[in-house]
Amino acid sequence: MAAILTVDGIHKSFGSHQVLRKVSFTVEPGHVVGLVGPNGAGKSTIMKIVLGLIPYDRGSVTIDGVPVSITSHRTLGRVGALIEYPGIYPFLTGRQHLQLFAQGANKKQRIQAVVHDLGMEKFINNKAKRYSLGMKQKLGIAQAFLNEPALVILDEPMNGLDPEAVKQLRDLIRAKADAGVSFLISSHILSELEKVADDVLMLNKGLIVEQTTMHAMVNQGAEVYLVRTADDQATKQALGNASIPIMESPQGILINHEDLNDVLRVLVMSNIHVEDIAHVQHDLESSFLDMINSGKGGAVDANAR
Ligand SMILES: Nc1ncnc2c1ncn2[C@@H]1O[C@H](COP(=O)(O)OP(=O)(O)OP(=O)(O)O)[C@@H](O)[C@H]1O
Repeated sequence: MAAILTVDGIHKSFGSHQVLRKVSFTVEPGHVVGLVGPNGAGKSTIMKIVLGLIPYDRGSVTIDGVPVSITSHRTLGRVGALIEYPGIYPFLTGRQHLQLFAQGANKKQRIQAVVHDLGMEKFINNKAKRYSLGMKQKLGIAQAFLNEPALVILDEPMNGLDPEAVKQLRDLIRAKADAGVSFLISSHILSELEKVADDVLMLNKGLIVEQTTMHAMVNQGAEVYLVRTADDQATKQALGNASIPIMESPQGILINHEDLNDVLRVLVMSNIHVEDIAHVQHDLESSFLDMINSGKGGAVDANAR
């Protein structure tokens, strides 16, 4: 099936500051794509470009095959978005906001549905000036979902939400994705997207440094064991002699899952007493930091200029 969103070779500078370098990716129908990167990586800039809100220097953006730019917004009627802060009118109620933004048939039913899906019943008839940060965030998310878009773009949607609201939002995103809606969702916390994203784009300093599935990302971090022995020095030497790769950590020696049998064989044959072998919980944030710190993130791709 053709991608709903195609971003191809986007470059963007603010004055002399280049903030995006040759950014390319696609969002397929029914897929949830997580855009992850540290503060200032360029996530919001990508989203604003996709929404035709700011110009870009080079490359192309198409939604449903139709180009999007600051002067071409034709397909944006199929897109729902929450970028940075939700636009709130303090003297309107939440429901009045939704009535204002609803378009097309069955407005009342659609408003009811989104209010229910996001658990907004208790405050939807109060004026927005009395809303907490999380309530405002929910109202912004509700607006993004309201007109049954084919593509939803959410910039840091978990900001300000309590754990119950995060779960409601995750469930809603997954249900909509199963029904064919596509998502581009940013976060600076990779684990926030763990349960919801199908694909992950890692952005650092304006470059996409990794593009993978969330499944591969989670498993990449999961395949590690921590080995504790009576003699770490002898262990390192024996495994080194057997050409088995190890990583050292403050907790002990880390080995890859696929080397476990070989490691045990070598340690037994070397008479090294094994005290403990533990499966190390995957840690998405450290995989992310490793990626960022590996040099990939800071380097300017030679082809990117
Ligand atoms: N209007 C602007 N003028 C000048 N520089 C800008 C502008 N908007 C963004 N930038 C710069 O572009 C870079 C990317 O910003 P962007 O907001 O896209 O990052 P981000 O990944 O969304 O960060 P955060 O997680 O903090 O929201 C930053 O260095 C930022 O200072």
